[in-house]
Amino acid sequence: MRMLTNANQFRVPGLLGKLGMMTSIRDTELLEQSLLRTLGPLLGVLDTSLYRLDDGQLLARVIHYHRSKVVEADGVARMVERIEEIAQVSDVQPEILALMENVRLLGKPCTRSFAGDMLTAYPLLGGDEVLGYFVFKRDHEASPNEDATIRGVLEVFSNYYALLDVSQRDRLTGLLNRQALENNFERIWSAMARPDSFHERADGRRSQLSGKFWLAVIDVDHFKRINDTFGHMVGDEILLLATRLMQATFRSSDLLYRYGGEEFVAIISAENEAIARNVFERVRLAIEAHVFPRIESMTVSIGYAEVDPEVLPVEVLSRADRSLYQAKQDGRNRIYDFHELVERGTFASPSYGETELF
Ligand SMILES: Nc1nc2c(ncn2[C@@H]2O[C@H](COP(=O)(O)OP(=O)(O)OP(=O)(O)O)[C@@H](O)[C@H]2O)c(=O)[nH]1
Repeated sequence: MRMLTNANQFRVPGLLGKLGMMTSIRDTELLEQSLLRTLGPLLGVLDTSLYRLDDGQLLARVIHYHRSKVVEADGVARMVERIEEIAQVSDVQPEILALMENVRLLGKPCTRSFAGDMLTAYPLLGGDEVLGYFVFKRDHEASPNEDATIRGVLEVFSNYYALLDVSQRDRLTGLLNRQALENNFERIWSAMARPDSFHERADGRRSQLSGKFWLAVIDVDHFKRINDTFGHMVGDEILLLATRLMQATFRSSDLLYRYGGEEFVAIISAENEAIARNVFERVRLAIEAHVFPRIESMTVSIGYAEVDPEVLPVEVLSRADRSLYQAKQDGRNRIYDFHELVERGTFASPSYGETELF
């Protein structure tokens, strides 16, 4: 009994340190990984998982954290850890799905036996909503002390996650903002080198996608005139409508950011240039065909470039932006691909200096 008290006293500064580290992170996905890194060792378990739901309460992402002991050549044993993000959420075992469903229905943690162990799931709460589940496997249930610790850490995580999420979103449209794009460039680029990490929802589930990626800058034409003629409130409403039209046209796996005032950045997956053009053309047409309140019609210009994971993100962005500028110069309401403009001789071929690795 005495030993337990001492162990708990010893653990408090460790836990505070881990919470401090967790809340120093500025990226929502790294924060999710950090939660597993915090709770796994704290509970003394080797496997912990996080199941994230999207806005539609569908399973969107699964992250597994695994620790194991490795004896190295010098005979010294070390703990190594591995974080794995699963794109194929359709592979989640039915027992785990059933456990999470019980947690959702009861609004509290649940435990069940699973493959000779106890499987415990805690809800991640955002207000009254379940945002996901923290799951761990062990041969016994959580003690009252551990239960209080897990609940406390999950509460800190959820509150901090909500704060981060707000700072990465544009208030008018709810889209991710420029800061989020810039913060996430490196992670997006490395994910692109692993095509299985981007997935598409079909029948409520997500499946693997492969292929190339394209970055587009989409800019409303003559938006200043709209503001000047009808005022900023109408301008805001038009931007919101244009956002909803774009969201409805893109797939859920495509990424859409509000980059600046009337400027948006989209990153999409497409097998080839013709398919990418087709996607952007659909966006242009959807906006051109829409009857907007007051202004009636509006158009957008689009410049895009292929994402090459070996080319700096800022360079890809600049290629798309230069192509957009050219589309504006040539009369607006049109789409230009950077390579098309290079082939046409409008732009010089990219030099080797631009293709450095980051
Ligand atoms: N209503 C509203 N206007 C905004 C917002 N952000 C930027 N703007 C306005 O968007 C306008 C953009 O003007 P410009 O950059 O000259 O571009 P444009 O008039 O669209 O012309 P082109 O891009 O050349 O077709 C400016 O008047 C900004 O004040 C916003 O959040 N709401």
